[in-house]
Amino acid sequence: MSFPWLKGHGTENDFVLLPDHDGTVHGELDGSFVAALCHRRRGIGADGVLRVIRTAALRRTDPAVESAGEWFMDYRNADGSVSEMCGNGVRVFGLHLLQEGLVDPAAPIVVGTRDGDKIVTFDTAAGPGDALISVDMGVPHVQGTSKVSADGNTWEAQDVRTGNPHAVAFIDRLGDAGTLLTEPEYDRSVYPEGVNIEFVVREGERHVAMRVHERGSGETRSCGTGACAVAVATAVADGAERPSTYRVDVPGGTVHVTWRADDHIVLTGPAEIVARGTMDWTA
Ligand SMILES: N[C@@H](CCC[C@H](N)C(=O)O)C(=O)O
Repeated sequence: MSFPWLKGHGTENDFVLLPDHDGTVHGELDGSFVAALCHRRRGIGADGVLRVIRTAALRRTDPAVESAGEWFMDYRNADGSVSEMCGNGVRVFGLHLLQEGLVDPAAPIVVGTRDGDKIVTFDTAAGPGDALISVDMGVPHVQGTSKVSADGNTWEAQDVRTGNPHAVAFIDRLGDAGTLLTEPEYDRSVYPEGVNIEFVVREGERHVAMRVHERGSGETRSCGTGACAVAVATAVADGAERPSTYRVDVPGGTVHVTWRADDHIVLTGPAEIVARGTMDWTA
């Protein structure tokens, strides 16, 4: 099988993009194929896969998907599992649609996801390669707390849903979470579908830094939904009035998260497409 691919990232949260506009290239995207593509030694290497497919085409194999938009981000984690949403992925996805001329540059870009439609916008003042790309992530849900443990330490973690599940733990030093080579322990009765776990330190007023262990991908250099969950948990802890904007430093760069007066959260940061090719797949 031969198929086109691209590689992109948002603050070093990296993705293989698979253009499959009419669903004729990959059919029902297979989890083991995704895991092989994402493998850092044997594949292209990535934190996840973004299949670029028309909503109407995806509905033929997955009737549960819905979107008012033409294009759907069919997202998979590095282990091949499906997640509802990817905040950095949807920003990379929007950039790709724009660069390939697949959307009207004068109109808001609507991207279908398993967490509903997301609107992607661009800061056109920035130069090529430096574009800041924002996405309206919708309304977050702040729930209870539970415990997470890593490297022999245990912390209280705030449950925040930003399209997918997050447990946000405030810790003294980012190193206290250890290597994160294995999944931190968490309460499976709270998160039966698994969870993304963020470890956060305060850097200053409206400024935090985080590490993340992502469900299905391990420790990554950034997580957009995670940065949003962190900003929301911090704003709740601060008793911050809305609108409020937090700077969130991740190992791969910096994003900003605004919690608007209408309750929606907006994630803003850089993204770029760095490579493309054709794969002759023999596995
Ligand atoms: N890196 C993503 C989140 C990807 C999905 C996550 N691992 C999950 O399983 O929920 C982001 O930028 O939001």
